[in-house]
Amino acid sequence: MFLRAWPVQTRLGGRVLSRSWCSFTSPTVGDRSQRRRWWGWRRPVALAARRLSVRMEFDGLQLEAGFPRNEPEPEFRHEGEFVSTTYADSLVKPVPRAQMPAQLDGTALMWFRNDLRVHDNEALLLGNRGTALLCVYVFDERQFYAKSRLGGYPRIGPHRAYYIRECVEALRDSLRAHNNELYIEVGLPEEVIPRLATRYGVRHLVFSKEVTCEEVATENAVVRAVQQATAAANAPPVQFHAVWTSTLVHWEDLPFHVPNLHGGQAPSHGDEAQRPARRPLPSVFTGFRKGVEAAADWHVRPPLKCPERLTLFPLEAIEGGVMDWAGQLPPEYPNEAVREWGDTQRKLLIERPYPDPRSCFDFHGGEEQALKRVEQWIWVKDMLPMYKQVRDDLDGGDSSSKFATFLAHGCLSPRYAYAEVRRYEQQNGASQSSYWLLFELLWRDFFRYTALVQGNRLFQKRGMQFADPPTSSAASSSSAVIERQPDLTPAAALKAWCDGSTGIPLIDAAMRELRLTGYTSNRSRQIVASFLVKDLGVDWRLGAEWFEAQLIDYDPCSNWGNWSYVAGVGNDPRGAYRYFHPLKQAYEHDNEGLFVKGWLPQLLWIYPQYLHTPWNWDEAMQKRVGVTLGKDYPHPIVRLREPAHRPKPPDTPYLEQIDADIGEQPPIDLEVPAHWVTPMNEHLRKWDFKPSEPE
Ligand SMILES: Cc1cc2nc3c(=O)[nH]c(=O)nc-3n(C[C@H](O)[C@H](O)[C@H](O)COP(=O)(O)OP(=O)(O)OC[C@H]3O[C@@H](n4cnc5c(N)ncnc54)[C@H](O)[C@@H]3O)c2cc1C
Repeated sequence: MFLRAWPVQTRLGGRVLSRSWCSFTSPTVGDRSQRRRWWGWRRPVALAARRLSVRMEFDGLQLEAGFPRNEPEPEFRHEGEFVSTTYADSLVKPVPRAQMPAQLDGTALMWFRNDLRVHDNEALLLGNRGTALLCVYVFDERQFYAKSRLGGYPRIGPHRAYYIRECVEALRDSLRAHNNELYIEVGLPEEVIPRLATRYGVRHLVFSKEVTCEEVATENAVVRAVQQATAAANAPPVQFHAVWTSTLVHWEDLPFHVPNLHGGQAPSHGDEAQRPARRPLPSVFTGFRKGVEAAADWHVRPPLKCPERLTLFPLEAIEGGVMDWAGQLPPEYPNEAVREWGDTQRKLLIERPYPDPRSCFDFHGGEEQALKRVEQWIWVKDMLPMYKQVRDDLDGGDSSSKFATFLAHGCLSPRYAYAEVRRYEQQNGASQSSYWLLFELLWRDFFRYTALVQGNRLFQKRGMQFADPPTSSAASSSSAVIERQPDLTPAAALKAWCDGSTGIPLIDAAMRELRLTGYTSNRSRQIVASFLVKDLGVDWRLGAEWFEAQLIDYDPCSNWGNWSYVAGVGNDPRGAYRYFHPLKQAYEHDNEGLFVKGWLPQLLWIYPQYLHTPWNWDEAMQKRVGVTLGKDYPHPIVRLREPAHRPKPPDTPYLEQIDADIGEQPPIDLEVPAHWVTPMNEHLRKWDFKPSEPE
């Protein structure tokens, strides 16, 4: 049994009467169900904690009490008015389908956010019921210029920035093909939208509902600003409609009760009274999946079609010439161009990232690309039958669907993907493998609904479990680290991890892939995240922030949900005990070292059986293969224990072949290869990289 201190507040009618630090946890089980708290002990322990820091151990019991070791838990991700918002604070809640008005009286403004598509977009269809439809997208300056709170990384790195630009461009094309237009502006949504609403006499504002704090805060700011602007202009009030467009299973069809969603709202179909009572949302995925699949009335709604012609764009806007720059995207800067900031400093310039030829996939944003990918991957390449077997590969354009990049920005509707999988199964038969894609899409839903329920705990260090993640001084008990560089600080460890220079080849290869392409496979993400948290003991939120900057498919719910899961503070029943041994993973997934050598070409001649363990490269070997540790490749920052089992290394002839090759050729040029030094890289190096000391 283990008694740990953490903040406890005694409240009466909203007033905090006392603050103290206490609780009980069992250290041997990360499982929340086995965790116990005895609040009755609060007072005596609080008294003790106020006076002294205690740590006692008797009869197998450990008792620890004291003031918190670190800075107080930062509660929120944003300063100023954006603090403390959660889904519960939403000024506008999603409308059940049955209650959506059949007709909207007057002009509707459709504010596009992470729903950049015309297919299966219920918000767009609702907006289309207005007498005129004005479609708007705002490049939110707050996101594009901001830095992350802990690490100071750009919130949107170059890969995602460019990808979003492509998505918006494609949306504009789709809308034009449907007789409409997209009004695009760079600024703050709460400034742009009220201005447009008053100028065009907008009566209805329609948007897709988001669930996380910043997104909800932005929504609320827009709603308030529109109300104020219309009141100031003596215009009729605007009606607000939030529509649920992002998940596979619509919230109305969930067999679970989600606070703030189901409270008192009528279902869109069937009779609520005849439904089995909704259970609370399970805290683990298996419960969620089984519940959803078993629910008698569970179904995924068929995707909605966009009419060929959308309601006309307000004519007076075109005639008056006010919208002469509608559809203008932020300037694109090809990487060959010399950037001249000058007067345009405040303007959003989006740099086209260097297309690294090693990228597993040619990522391009937009609805058309998304639909093409579904068609190609499911139907042309016929990948569904083998998806389950190959989805854990570290590399490969088709080993996984790559739908996430489209889903994250709403270029693809999950219901459309689902319908295509079902159609495939009807024609070719269902299999475990085809089902697995739906299984994975349910993970995405699970993280979204969990984020909605958990609120800002998603972003907090101790997460939803309110548990202590490992620290550098007390790294995870399952860690394979047997030796650390003596002067390794958490900040240095973090920097090496971000740069892909930890000296652990598999970690470095994955981190370089991420940085150069904006993507890395699910398995790589799990391995590098586990390494950062469980082996280096760095605050997991810094890793999540780095991923947020880098990932093209960044989605707050999936990213922070997965990170807290790997860190053992999320909704993983194995909690702190889930661990990805980097060497074991390397032997299992890259035994021949092809993935590593692709991203670390200077290691080309290292024999596969030594590749993953640089501490075994003696001087003779380094000389032979032309790699000097500390010069051509960094010294490993940690040394790892070998896993119990190691698969057979590649056959000897392969090694003999390498020997023969080296004999014939001069050692390769170990300068950083030319394609590594790209304008994008230089740009990344200019980032104000000042990670704060996490511990
Ligand atoms: C530390 C970490 C951070 C992550 N951050 C993100 C993120 O910001 N955005 C994101 O979409 N995914 C994230 N994932 C989940 C997963 O890695 C990606 O969804 C997946 O790699 C995307 O590639 P794909 O579309 O080819 O996946 P596929 O294997 O083809 O999966 C199909 C779809 O299922 C969903 N999915 C699959 N696995 C997961 C998962 N673990 N969690 C949630 N949804 C899943 C995705 O929507 C994906 O497109 C993260 C995973 C980890 C371990």
